[in-house]
Amino acid sequence: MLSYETRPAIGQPAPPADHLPISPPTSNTMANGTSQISKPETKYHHIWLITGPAGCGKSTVAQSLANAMDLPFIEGDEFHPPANVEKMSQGIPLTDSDRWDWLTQLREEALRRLSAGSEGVVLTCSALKRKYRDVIRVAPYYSHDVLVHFVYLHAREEVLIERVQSRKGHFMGASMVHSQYSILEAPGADETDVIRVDVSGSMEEVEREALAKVHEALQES
Ligand SMILES: Nc1ncnc2c1ncn2[C@@H]1O[C@H](COP(=O)(O)OP(=O)(O)OP(=O)(O)O)[C@@H](O)[C@H]1O
Ligand SMILES: O=C(O)[C@H](O)[C@@H](O)[C@H](O)[C@H](O)CO
Repeated sequence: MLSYETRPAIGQPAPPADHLPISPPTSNTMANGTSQISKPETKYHHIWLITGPAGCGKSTVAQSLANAMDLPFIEGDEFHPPANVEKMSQGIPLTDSDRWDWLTQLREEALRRLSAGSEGVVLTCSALKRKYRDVIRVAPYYSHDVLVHFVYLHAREEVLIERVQSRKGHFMGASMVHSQYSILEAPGADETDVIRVDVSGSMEEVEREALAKVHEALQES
């Protein structure tokens, strides 16, 4: 299990200055009388967003990461309004306007969990386009000690079609996988908050790789 340092809850009444989640820069007086700004110490709360097209394994990987890190898991699909679920059940792809409020709600729910005291949260969200990811990237504007990470799960379309075909009891049919690929904007090299995981292998391999990469990102933050 990965461990986090103990951090103050975000969104709480202002703590004493020496407990600020992000310490202000400190000024040291040098021997020659000039002052030097030292690098502020940063302590973060993390939003881990598990992304990718239908059937890439978001729920499976998110649950496994949440268990391994002992963090709450938010299933993004549970935040779709009934009209969206109805559309997808009928094989009708969502539009941008169907998704805006849903994306904002996911960001708010993640921040709510963090402000309630959680040190991180694992969230599923297809986040197929860059502008959708940007909605989540706004989170640190509201809570400065939050770091957003995307775990982008990718594989060939045929692999995901096959997986969705053999999945039972889910509103998302295999016919929808193609529509998701047709609008997918795979994260670009300049999206430096993205961890990429190839999900073509077995569940065990994928879960191991995802956890190792998340651990690495935690060490670097
Ligand atoms: N690496 C894997 N190898 C084989 N099967 C997998 C793998 N990962 C997930 N699956 C299976 O593929 C199906 C899709 O996985 P899952 O439901 O986690 O994907 P999802 O991205 O959450 O899908 P959706 O976006 O439609 O909700 C499930 O039946 C799951 O058990
Ligand atoms: O943006 C979207 O079109 C939706 O979020 C879909 O990705 C589905 O919710 C998901 O694939 C089913 O679980």
